[in-house]
Amino acid sequence: MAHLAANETLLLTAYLEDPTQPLWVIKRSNLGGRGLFATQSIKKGTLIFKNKPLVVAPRADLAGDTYCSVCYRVSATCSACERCSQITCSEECNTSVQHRAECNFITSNWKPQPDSDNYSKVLAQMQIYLRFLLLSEEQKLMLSLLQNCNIDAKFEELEELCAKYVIPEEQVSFIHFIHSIIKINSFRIANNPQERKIALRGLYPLSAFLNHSCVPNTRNVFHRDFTMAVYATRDIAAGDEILTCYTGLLLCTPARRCQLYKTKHFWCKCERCKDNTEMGTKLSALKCFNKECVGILLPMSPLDPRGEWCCDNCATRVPCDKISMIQGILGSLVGSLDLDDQFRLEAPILARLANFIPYSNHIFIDLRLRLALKIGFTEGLKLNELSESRLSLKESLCRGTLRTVAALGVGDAHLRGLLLYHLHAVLAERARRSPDLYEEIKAEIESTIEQAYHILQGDISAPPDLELRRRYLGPGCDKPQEERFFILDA
Ligand SMILES: C[S@@+](CC[C@H](N)C(=O)[O-])C[C@H]1O[C@@H](n2cnc3c(N)ncnc32)[C@H](O)[C@@H]1O
Repeated sequence: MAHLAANETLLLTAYLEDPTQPLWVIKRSNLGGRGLFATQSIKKGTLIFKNKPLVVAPRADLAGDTYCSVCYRVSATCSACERCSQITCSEECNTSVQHRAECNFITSNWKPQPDSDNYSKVLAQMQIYLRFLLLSEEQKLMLSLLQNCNIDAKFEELEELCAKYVIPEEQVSFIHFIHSIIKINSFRIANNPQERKIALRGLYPLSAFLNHSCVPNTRNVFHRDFTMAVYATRDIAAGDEILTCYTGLLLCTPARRCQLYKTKHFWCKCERCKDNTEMGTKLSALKCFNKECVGILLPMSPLDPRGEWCCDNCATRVPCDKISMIQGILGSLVGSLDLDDQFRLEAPILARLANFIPYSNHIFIDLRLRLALKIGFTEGLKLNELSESRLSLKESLCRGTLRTVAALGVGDAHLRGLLLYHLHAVLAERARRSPDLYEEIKAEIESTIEQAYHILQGDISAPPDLELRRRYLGPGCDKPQEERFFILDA
């Protein structure tokens, strides 16, 4: 591992599941700081590395929900610990080693301010910092290897903590330092929508060296024990940088770049960001302001956030402040949609959106993706209860979004796996309803579940019946046709 001293390397390898013969090396990157590079060619689907977390904890911004600080379940049995006020859901969680350590730390280090109350909420917000404070000196050394940044903005959660407790000065500065480490280096851990658990963040020592690309060549898989595995989503040549994506893959370029600048403090200049059509997907496109024109507006120099936009049909140029104004209106229109209620997306709002944006725009792509994943997967409206037309709608939404993902060139990304799983579910349901159709669509039923399985397997957020579906409806199953569909009735 270049650019790290031998003792630093040792610190890092302690977190790797298999440190022998790594497929990567840490080197200086042209993108910024250090990055991971392939030491040999890596085939699509290969596990590049798997690392254990240094710290896992609930996301501070979700502290409004009442969840257990030990098992992360959102539950009606949650209550505040009598000693420290942290929330736990059961006797078992309250007497766990983890809670005891945190409870002892709080009660012996943080003195409640007089006349304060409601300590639980602020403790929930600060739980991730508490876990960093509890690290050993050797573990804290690990943190000094990671990139941090100067954050000038007010750190409200820390101010709230100091309003409730008297916190030792050295701990306040450590929390400030950790704030920037988390901001730059931590990963959101996917959670399973079926389990009522709070979303988590994790700091992973090797993953923290992964730089970003809007067309990444890896996907992350988070296992139940919170280890994070990084797989190649496409073939990676020896010497190429191994890259992850810090933002949503389907966001348009201005939104991704702004988000990266705000959260990670850099302006991305990757190939996708440079291409105003975003590999032909036109995710940023707005409708031309000239009502008579059928053209679309795209940025003329996408790397310049203050640059003009131009219509691809009538060549009208629009200054960026007008574009920002329209994007603001779009943002508030989308904000007023009830995205959880898929069949009641208010028609007038959608019609207003359609005045400003073509169907290729990322807002419509996102709405279509949400619908594709929800139809047939909500309580009271399962796949077998859907009308034919809803089933067809789900199929076309899945296929359309898969085409966008393919055009972006992101290979076997997590999102592709999810969409293939849902496409498989539609096709299998169709074959169950019309057994005569099975032979005709069998090959696609088998290949979609097989690919989905390889992409999603092992991930906490993977559909619970993924493996069973693959066993019964994937390639190589020797069960008769009627039995294969048994799984859909389960
Ligand atoms: C998680 S760290 C990645 C490792 C980091 N380069 C290092 O040396 O430790 C994230 C930081 O790396 C830099 N970075 C990552 N991807 C980048 C990119 N595509 N362009 C510019 N800087 C990038 C940014 O400073 C970002 O805040």
